[in-house]
Amino acid sequence: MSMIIQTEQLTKTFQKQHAVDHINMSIQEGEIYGFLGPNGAGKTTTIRMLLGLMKPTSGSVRIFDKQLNKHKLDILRQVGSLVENPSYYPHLTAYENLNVIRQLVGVPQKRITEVLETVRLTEAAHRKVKGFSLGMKQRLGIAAALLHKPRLLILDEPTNGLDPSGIIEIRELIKSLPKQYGMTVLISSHLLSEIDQIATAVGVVSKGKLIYQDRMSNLRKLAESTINIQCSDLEQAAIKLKQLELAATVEEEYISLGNCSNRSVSDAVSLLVHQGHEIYRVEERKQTLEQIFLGMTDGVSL
Ligand SMILES: Nc1ncnc2c1ncn2[C@@H]1O[C@H](COP(=O)(O)OP(=O)(O)OP(=O)(O)O)[C@@H](O)[C@H]1O
Repeated sequence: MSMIIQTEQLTKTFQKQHAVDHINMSIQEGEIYGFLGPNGAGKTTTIRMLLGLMKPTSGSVRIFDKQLNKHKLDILRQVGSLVENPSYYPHLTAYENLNVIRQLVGVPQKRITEVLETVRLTEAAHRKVKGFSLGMKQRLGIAAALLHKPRLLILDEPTNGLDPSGIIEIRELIKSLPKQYGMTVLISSHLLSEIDQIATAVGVVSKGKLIYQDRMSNLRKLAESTINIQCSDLEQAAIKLKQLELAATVEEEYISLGNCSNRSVSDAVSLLVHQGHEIYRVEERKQTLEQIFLGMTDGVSL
């Protein structure tokens, strides 16, 4: 699978402050890459550099395996983006607004109908944009970004300010793009739950630094699990479990066993039963993604 975005030591400094600090970002083809970080972490600044809207202080950007500063037009012709709230002609319809952009990017008129369908705005096509909800305006923004069939779509906080149903609509739309059109998507957000539901890969940025980057499936594997056993006479039970060389700690109402195999759980339960303890509950608790990220970002919640 080929690399769609690769940055090397990408840095942007404003008045001696590193807004983006030596970031090495890698995004593979077909991924939905969630670019996650608290407000002010450096997401928008990074995205502006990826789109050639801002010059890096140092470092470089490669997109489609080409150097951005040398092949800017060629690259950007294959990139669609939605950065900040898009502006429209309010007194024109959705169709008419897209027609203006279509003429600029030079694609046939039938693309308007296609993209309106993709973002589920077909029925609202001939309504004036001034009556659109924020969610409909965001979808129209995505439709505009899709007109020229980009290989890469970059969306900066596309669900900001939307109500729950607007968020679900945008989420489902974005999820469908790699499958339907083979597109790669970069989406930024300060909401972990959003990235968790949408992304196949993730990069976490905090204070300008990329502190974690991997596939979502690997991130989930980081979640440590513990087995909690509620039984009679906890103190005695914990002493007996030491025979099995399991790290057992006594909490208020249960014994907690660190990451252990199915075999160890089965041995522990059977030992306790044979020693006359009553078992009330055996539960697995996993660290949540929230807890993993709090650990990564020095307690700054996402
Ligand atoms: N043009 C600028 N001049 C000076 N400082 C800037 C400029 N643009 C951004 N910054 C600073 O750079 C840091 C990163 O900002 P950036 O907008 O990239 O963060 P973000 O992660 O996108 O946050 P948000 O979600 O709030 O937009 C912030 O401290 C911000 O104040």
